[in-house]
Amino acid sequence: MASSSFQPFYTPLFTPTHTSLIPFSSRSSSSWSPYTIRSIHTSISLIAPTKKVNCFKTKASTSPSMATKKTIQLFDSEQTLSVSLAKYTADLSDKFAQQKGSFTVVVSGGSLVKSLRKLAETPYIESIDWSKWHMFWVDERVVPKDHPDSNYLLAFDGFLSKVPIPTENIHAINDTLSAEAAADDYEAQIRHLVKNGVINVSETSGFPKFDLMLLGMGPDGHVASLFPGHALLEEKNKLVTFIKESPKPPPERITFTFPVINSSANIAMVVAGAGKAHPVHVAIGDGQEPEVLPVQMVAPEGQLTWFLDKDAASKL
Ligand SMILES: O=C(O)[C@H](O)[C@@H](O)[C@H](O)[C@H](O)COP(=O)(O)O
Repeated sequence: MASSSFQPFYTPLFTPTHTSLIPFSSRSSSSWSPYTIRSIHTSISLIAPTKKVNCFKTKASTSPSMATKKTIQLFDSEQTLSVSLAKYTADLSDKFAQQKGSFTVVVSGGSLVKSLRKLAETPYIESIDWSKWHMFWVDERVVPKDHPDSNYLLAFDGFLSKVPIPTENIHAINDTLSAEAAADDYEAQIRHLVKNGVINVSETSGFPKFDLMLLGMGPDGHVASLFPGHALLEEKNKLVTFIKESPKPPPERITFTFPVINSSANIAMVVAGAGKAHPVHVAIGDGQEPEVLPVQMVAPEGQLTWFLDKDAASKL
């Protein structure tokens, strides 16, 4: 791969004592061009036991695993990021559809949904077995489904209306209920699908184990509707909970909890734009914050893959 403008990002990311760097061009995929994806593929088998991670473990022991496999992919633009995200998602779809006959996908709101657009194009629109997909939301605003703030509406307009996922496999919140009741109802929906064998269960945590979570991150380091310093970060029993005073409007939301998020088989953290550079620096570089950011608590049992554009990675 020709050297690219990303070269300066490589070395500061991690020290060679706990990382191995694999040039992206060594990946065997005929559809991935080293020119469109000028990035590195960094794998670490264990998060470095830095002070930050120790602090996280003592402050919030909601992570079931210190053995998260972490991959960081850097892209020269959100456009090339979205191409790679589609291939990553399609590969997982094939794997889980074959292995377990279903593919359980959880999405956030925000700009993530736009980054899924390539899945609705050739070759994936034809090649993915959409009948196996089951869609969920990691968080939802407590508004009617046709409200402009609805994450369901966002996903419908940007993705679901363009792909043939069976309607009965789209698991949205009940928008006629209060925040409390909607959270309980969504938890019951999930438990039902665990019973039916659609959603796996983690042998480690006993919580539902979704096949893939596609998550965005806010400029303050929040994920789902789990905000910095909020008591919900400590929730250890519920699958789904609610917040009535979200610092990001609208105030009333329901959200998956960390035990569920961190029981996932795969999490993609999809982050683009300079406004996210600081929390990215804190989460995967050597940036500092007095408090542990929610994004630093994302540590799934399985694989964590960061998809970053160059602006989001600009402080690494
Ligand atoms: O409903 C929400 O508000 C989201 O699920 C939230 O967690 C979102 O993913 C981040 O705030 C990132 O949003 P942006 O990518 O738009 O900044």
